[in-house]
Amino acid sequence: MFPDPQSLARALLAGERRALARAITLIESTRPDHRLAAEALLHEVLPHAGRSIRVGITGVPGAGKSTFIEAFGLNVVERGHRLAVLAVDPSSPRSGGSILGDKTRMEELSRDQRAFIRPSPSGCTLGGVARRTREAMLVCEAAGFDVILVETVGVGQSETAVADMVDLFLLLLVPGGGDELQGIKKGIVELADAIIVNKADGDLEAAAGRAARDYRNALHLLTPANAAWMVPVLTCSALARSGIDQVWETVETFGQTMKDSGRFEERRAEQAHAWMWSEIAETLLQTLKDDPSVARQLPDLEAGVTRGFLAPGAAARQLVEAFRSRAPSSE
Ligand SMILES: Nc1nc2c(ncn2[C@@H]2O[C@H](COP(=O)(O)OP(=O)(O)OP(=O)(O)O)[C@@H](O)[C@H]2O)c(=O)[nH]1
Repeated sequence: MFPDPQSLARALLAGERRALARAITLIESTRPDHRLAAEALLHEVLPHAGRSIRVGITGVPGAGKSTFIEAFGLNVVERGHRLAVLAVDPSSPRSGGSILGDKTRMEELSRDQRAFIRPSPSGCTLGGVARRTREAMLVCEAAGFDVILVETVGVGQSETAVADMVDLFLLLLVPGGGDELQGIKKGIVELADAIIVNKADGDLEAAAGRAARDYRNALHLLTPANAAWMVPVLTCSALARSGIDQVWETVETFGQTMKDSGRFEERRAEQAHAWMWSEIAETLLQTLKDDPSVARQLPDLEAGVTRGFLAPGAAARQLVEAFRSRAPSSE
């Protein structure tokens, strides 16, 4: 049972941790009545959201993301911030292999009262997972968390989804290979506002320095996504917790640079606008799929398309027509 959205919002704004966890559970619920309550809750808290820096992070497998988030997170809370760590991982259900599902990998941070760690919601589509993470971000902000870290495991389009909901995006890499940006999808590099070469310690320290130089050179060949920002390449050791200050300073400098140019607010406005449209697309599509007359025609039309005797465009138009002609009577 959930308390009513107004009481939940009050408890949330008062900083009650339990209220935050419940609010996110409510947001993640797919029950229609819960969805309405979640919307009411978001309406209450929205004026108190947004006062944060939203940081996305991705990395190649084994780059040390969990170790890095732990080191970075502890550094940030020691500075007096409150940090929420969220995840977009459509590949694994909550109980599965989600990076944040296993909090023992971030043992110190997960015990810290100044931090809040929430695994990826389980959901079938990336869109659904992304929507819930965005909403979770807003309630975390309303609860007073001023640094939001959204991590993604780098499956399919999840990086783009995360980049579209954060202020800056970090890409975590490892030394070795000496193969410049090989093996990393170019599109992901282009999303990055800062590149961090982790594991710059012990035997790997020199290699990390070399890798950073290689990445810097490779970046020159790419068109910068942002004219006001040169993507820096840093090195750090999440294990030895060195170089982490520089990562945080980069986050702060980026935030300030974007605010000074007006780009920070502009980008958030664009993101909110795009989010609205993706909600429209998702809601419309679901409404269409749920429509009985569409459902009746769908199997035949799908069969026609897959067997190649019906053009996909014509099938789509027929379905939309069926939906439109039914819509008024269902009001
Ligand atoms: N030498 C060194 N090893 C590190 C560092 N950070 C992480 N590692 C090691 O790298 C391995 C992977 O670290 P994780 O933090 O689990 O990495 P991850 O990217 O979350 O792992 P995936 O599950 O593969 O995504 C572990 O054995 C870590 O101990 C570092 O700064 N230096």
